[in-house]
Amino acid sequence: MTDTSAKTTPLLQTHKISKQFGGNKVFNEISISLDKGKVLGVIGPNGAGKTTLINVISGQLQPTSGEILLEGRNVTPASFHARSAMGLVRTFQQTKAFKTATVLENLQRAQLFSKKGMALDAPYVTALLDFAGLASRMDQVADTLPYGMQKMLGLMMAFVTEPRILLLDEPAAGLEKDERFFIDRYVEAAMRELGCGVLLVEHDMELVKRLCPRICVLDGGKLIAEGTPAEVLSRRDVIEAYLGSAADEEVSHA
Ligand SMILES: Nc1ncnc2c1ncn2[C@@H]1O[C@H](COP(=O)(O)OP(=O)(O)OP(=O)(O)O)[C@@H](O)[C@H]1O
Repeated sequence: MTDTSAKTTPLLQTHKISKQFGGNKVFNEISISLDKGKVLGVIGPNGAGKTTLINVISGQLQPTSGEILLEGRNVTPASFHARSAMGLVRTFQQTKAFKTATVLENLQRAQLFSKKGMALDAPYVTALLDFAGLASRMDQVADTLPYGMQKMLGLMMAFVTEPRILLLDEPAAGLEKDERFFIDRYVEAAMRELGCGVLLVEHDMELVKRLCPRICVLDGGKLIAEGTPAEVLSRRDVIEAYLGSAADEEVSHA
């Protein structure tokens, strides 16, 4: 009989992960699952624990309890760098580019973390920079780029590592409305060209609805809802979770 388990094992799973700082329980027993070629949205009011969840999944923080599984393998003991080398790669709300290095040098340095560790070839670099609208900025020092371009550079630095799982922490934050469509193209390219699964933490509900067939809602340290955007964003408890937060407007109009 053919073994079909490999086809059904999710790319990424968290199994009842909790995180607590001293007496402050940020989240409790969160179990989520992400498949290859899919985007899972994670939303929730400010302070709900979304960034901490990414920190724990990426290995920057250890969970207080629970497990993180990559294609069924328990990677909880693995360091941030070990998980990056396995293709579990995150981006940051505030870009972490090497500030005094040029755009090209940043891409080259990011590539050092890739599974292959091979030099980027010139046509590939050109294609990547064209894609991100950074072609004319190749030799510009990262710190002198406009904010939106710095964020795009951060996203491209993750892309060149050829991740299997991308953890995107508020990629649209601080971008102008028209710049935000770059995130759509970026996520689609990551799925199409790299076969990634994408976990998207985001407050921009229009972007979430465009990209995510499924979303989870974190509130008060718990996963309070999971389903399609239409199912989840119409729920009273989700709307109430946002009341009084900056994102209230966005959800109530979703
Ligand atoms: N290193 C830390 N030590 C203590 N508490 C922390 C630490 N990191 C995060 N927290 C707390 O965890 C809670 C969740 O913060 P987190 O940044 O994960 O929320 P968030 O949902 O990403 O918020 P936002 O949408 O505003 O970015 C906050 O109360 C925060 O103060």
